[in-house]
Amino acid sequence: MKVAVLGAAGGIGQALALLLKTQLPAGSKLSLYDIAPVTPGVAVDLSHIPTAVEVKGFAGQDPSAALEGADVVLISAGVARKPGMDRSDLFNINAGIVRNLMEKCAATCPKALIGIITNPVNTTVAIAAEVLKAAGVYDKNRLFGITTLDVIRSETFIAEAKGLNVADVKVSVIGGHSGVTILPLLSQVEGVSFTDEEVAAMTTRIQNAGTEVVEAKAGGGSATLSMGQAACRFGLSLVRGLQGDDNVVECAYVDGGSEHAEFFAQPVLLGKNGVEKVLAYGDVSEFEANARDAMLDTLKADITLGVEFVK
Ligand SMILES: NC(=O)C1=CN([C@@H]2O[C@H](COP(=O)(O)OP(=O)(O)OC[C@H]3O[C@@H](n4cnc5c(N)ncnc54)[C@H](O)[C@@H]3O)[C@@H](O)[C@H]2O)C=CC1
Ligand SMILES: O=C([O-])CC(=O)C(=O)O
Repeated sequence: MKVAVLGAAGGIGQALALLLKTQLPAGSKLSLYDIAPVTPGVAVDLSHIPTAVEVKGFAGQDPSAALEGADVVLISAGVARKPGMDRSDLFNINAGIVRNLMEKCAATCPKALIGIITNPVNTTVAIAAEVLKAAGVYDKNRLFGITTLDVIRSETFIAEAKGLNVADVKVSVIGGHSGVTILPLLSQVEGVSFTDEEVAAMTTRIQNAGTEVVEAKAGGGSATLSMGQAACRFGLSLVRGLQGDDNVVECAYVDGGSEHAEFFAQPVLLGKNGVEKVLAYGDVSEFEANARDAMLDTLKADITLGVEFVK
């Protein structure tokens, strides 16, 4: 199994690469690419960790060598937020970065499963899809916006608030990955109940958690370590699916035939071809139904922006 990380010298990329080096199955290959010249050094550094995962690093303008034979590509290349910015403020720079990298993926590893971390995810995934379509290699089951950070934040905050063992908390987060498009389905969390006030406060906290980190880092970037963990969890799930493991389910932002929008985050069953099945997200409360319906204009506009950028 070969996993490529694009943006591997960055805050997320390095954390993710470390976790993958220690957690990928024995015999895997880890391929690190970034425009930053330090990237081969990051690979040398990681290669001294005694695990049966071979690491190679590539720098420069062309990611093709890093992508050759990749089964999974995780993309965190791009700029991150500073206080006062919205994720959509990253579009001007990151849209072009994702488009260029996706052109290389389409040419070099068109069958790879591709996970997009680069913000604004609601839009960059649409860009990625359009590039793959233009190249004639689009398979909707192989493209994912990684929304796992919203899931692990939800697990953490709910366990803290309700005094639960965090390992026992399971929660789906649907919609997209910014502001009101992030919708945790708190009504489905087993073994707990929330008052209406608690639901409103917890939903807002989860939606604003990225901003919480951006403000706490005070100009030093956005979430990197928790995102490294989230991307590792998602990447390992993609690998487990490819290996034929059963019941590998993660929420992800996919082109899954949703009645709500062209791309929508919801639980998906992962398998040898990426998305094996898009799962229904189940019954929702009135609060959640209203929040879901209210996000759709924003989400659809984010998607349209990406489609039009490529066309
Ligand atoms: N999906 C999610 O839940 C989350 C997404 N993000 C997003 O992830 C992205 C990366 O964040 P960080 O790692 O904190 O930023 P960072 O600035 O620490 O790292 C970004 C890396 O991308 C590299 N890069 C820039 N252009 C490139 C190109 N054309 N090809 C290859 N590499 C390139 C840079 O050299 C740098 O090493 C941001 O867009 C951020 O908003 C951040 C947190 C959560
Ligand atoms: O908020 C940001 O800019 C980074 C991000 O997507 C998150 O932490 O969820």
